[in-house]
Amino acid sequence: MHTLAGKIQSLTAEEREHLLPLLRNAQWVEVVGRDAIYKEFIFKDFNQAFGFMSRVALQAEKMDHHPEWFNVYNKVQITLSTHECGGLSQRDITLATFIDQASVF
Ligand SMILES: C[C@H](O)[C@H](O)[C@H]1CNC2=NC(N)=NC(=O)C2=N1
Repeated sequence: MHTLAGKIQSLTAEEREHLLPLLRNAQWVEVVGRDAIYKEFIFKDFNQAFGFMSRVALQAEKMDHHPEWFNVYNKVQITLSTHECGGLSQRDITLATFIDQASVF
């Protein structure tokens, strides 16, 4: 979260203890060697995949928090981390939650 200084703080150990199991239940995985989470989405076709990416893109702009992602046809691979703090922050949790909701057609 933001501190008075406005810098985004990475998640505390307590926050991780609570939040990461929830994300794991939603098929997010922790990236080995990097403080980031990853999830792969498979859609019916490219049209659905790109519609999903469009919704996420608009939310990313609204949050000023952007995913690292790769798309081939109906598959979208997403990695979330906060560059400003070099690891996971609350913004990644918020965006991951939005992404999961946006992935359901
Ligand atoms: C200048 C701009 O506000 C910053 O670069 C924002 C944009 N989107 C971002 N996205 C992510 N994932 N991490 C950031 O630190 C970040 N910072």
